[in-house]
Amino acid sequence: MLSILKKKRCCGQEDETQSDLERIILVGNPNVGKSVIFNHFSDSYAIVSNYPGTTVSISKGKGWIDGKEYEIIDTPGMYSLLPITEEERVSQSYLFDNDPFVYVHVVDAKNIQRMLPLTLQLIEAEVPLILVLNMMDEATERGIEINASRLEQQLGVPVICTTSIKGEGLDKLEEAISKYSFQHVDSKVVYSRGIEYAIESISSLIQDEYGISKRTLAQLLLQNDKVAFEAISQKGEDVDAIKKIIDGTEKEYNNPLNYVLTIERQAFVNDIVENVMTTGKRDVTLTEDVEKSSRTSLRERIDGLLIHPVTGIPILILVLYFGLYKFVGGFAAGTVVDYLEGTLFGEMINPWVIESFNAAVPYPAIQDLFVGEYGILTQAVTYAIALIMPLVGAFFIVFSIIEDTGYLPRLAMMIDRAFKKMGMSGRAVIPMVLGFGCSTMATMVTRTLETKRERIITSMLLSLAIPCSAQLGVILGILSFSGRALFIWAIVICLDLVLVGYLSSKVLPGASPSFFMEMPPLRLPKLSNVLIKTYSRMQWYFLEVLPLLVVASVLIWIGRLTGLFEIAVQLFSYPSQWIGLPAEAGFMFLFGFFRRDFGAAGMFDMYNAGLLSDINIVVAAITLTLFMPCIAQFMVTVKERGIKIALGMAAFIFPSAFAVGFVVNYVLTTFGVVL
Ligand SMILES: Nc1nc2c(ncn2[C@@H]2O[C@H](COP(=O)(O)OP(=O)(O)OP(=O)(O)O)[C@@H](O)[C@H]2O)c(=O)[nH]1
Ligand SMILES: [Mg+2]
Repeated sequence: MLSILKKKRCCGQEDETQSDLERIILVGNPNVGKSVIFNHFSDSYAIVSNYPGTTVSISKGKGWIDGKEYEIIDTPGMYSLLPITEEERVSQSYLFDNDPFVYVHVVDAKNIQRMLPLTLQLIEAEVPLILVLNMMDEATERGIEINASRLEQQLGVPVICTTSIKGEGLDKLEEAISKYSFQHVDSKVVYSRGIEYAIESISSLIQDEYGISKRTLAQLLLQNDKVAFEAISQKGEDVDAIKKIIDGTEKEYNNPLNYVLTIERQAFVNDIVENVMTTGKRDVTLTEDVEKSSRTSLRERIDGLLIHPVTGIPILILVLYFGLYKFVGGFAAGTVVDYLEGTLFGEMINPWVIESFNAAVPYPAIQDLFVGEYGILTQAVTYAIALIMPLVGAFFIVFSIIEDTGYLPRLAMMIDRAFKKMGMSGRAVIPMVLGFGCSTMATMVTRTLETKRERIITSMLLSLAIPCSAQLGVILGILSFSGRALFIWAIVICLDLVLVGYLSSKVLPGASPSFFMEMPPLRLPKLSNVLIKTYSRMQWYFLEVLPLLVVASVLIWIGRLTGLFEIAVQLFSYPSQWIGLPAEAGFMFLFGFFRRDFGAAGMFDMYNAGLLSDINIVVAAITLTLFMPCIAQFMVTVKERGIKIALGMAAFIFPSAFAVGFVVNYVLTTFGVVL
């Protein structure tokens, strides 16, 4: 099964390399199964999950279809050619810049009424196109029947029915691709006179060639699309004349042109659907419809329980208790780490490695680099394999199961109101929860959020208060000595998160984001997907973490040879002492600078060595959780938000972590709290 993971580019790695092969580009709304189809055809793997917005950057792979090799490209979901969120923009830019063999537009067969507008837009764009009606199993289950050949006639492009998770219909898709040749198809939509006139006038002004038809480009311009304007300015078109036409058209209509175009296009889609959907209800699973729908089936009843706060919050607590506390904190951080770090590495592997290495290499400095206290083998490799791997692995398993059920969009809906108070919408739940796995990944997922303000607040809270899985595992493991200690840690972190979120929403200008999220059906997780996903995320994680741990070991080694390490530890020992910790805790924060999990590992060592009092443990756990984002996350924040915002965040987070640690230590010691 894992053999399909020949080459991994997942979890947000962007690949800009171009190949000479002909390209097949998968496009479509979010959560329709594009990545499942990508994984079937290509030698690469893209994460598949049951919520909209899983794929936020382009994934590329190669695949053979009927004896010919193609480059296969998976794109983030998009609702329309006019993007709102950043991940939609990533997909849109692909329409401008690429000249593929064919676009495979994947839609959810049970929701064609909502998805065909994009098909009509792609037809208008005059791009080579095959339409895939995926999730036929769920459509059939709901009594929906679609006459695919009639749809094919109406649209003038090939239409293939698939149930991609079972592999059904993919052979037909393969055949359609191998036989495909581009044929011009006329637009299926005729807009009202004013719009058609504007489209024609703008098209006649456009001189150059773009990746899309002039008709589509004109529509994007009419809707004031930023990228379309950049494209025509770069090519020296007559922007002023075009703007004049747009202004005139805007005045003719009472509503924004974006709205007018959408409504008019939808009318054509409704006619088509009327013609091709022979039986069954049209199950449009939009947020507001979920509440209205009658809760007859078991699935719908569970749905209701998850969304209603009275039952939803206890369910959330149960998920956290069993998923995080018992499985990640108890089983992985307790049993597995104790065995791996204490027994396997501590008593068996490392003593043997140290002895053998020292016997083979009789130079103390080199011995120190590889098998010393902070050595590459004795520290970096041990931390990575014995401590971080079980924690991250356990978290990713739990997380993959939760993701595949479709629980996260429900959680998002339930929590939306609380998140609004912090300037975010329920949508931000997904990057925030993903942050418990790895905030670096999660920071990229903030692309799925609608407004810049929401993206900034979410990245900030991710950097500030969301511990990553390894850190969380260690902290839960250590704090499990006392329920009270765990409670204080959780309350302080939550309060800090809410307070900073609330204040940021007051300080940052901009309107509150609206919450609009598709509600995918609840599904039973597929074991193979959970395993492949966990494996691929762990692989990605280790490619990131192990080199950094090795670099840290080497830097510490150089630092100790030159005396700089002592100075750095000394520097960090001051703030450590301010918050009541022993001076040695300085090295824990120094490690935390590299990676959050590395800092947590340092804390784990100090705890094992008996250097921390009960209050020290709580204060250290809080400060480390709130401490700097790790280097990788900082870099991603720079990339996504810009250097100024990233530095601003760091400048706030660093002192505030110690300030909170100071206050907690002060309160706990002054009131003599016993844990
Ligand atoms: N029942 C059923 N589920 C499917 C089918 N195809 C995909 N899925 C499920 O639909 C969900 C979404 O699949 P993805 O491949 O991640 O969808 P995507 O279009 O790549 O989504 P984004 O990356 O968010 O744009 C997953 O839970 C899949 O298991 C299908 O044919 N039938
Ligand atoms: Mg995807």
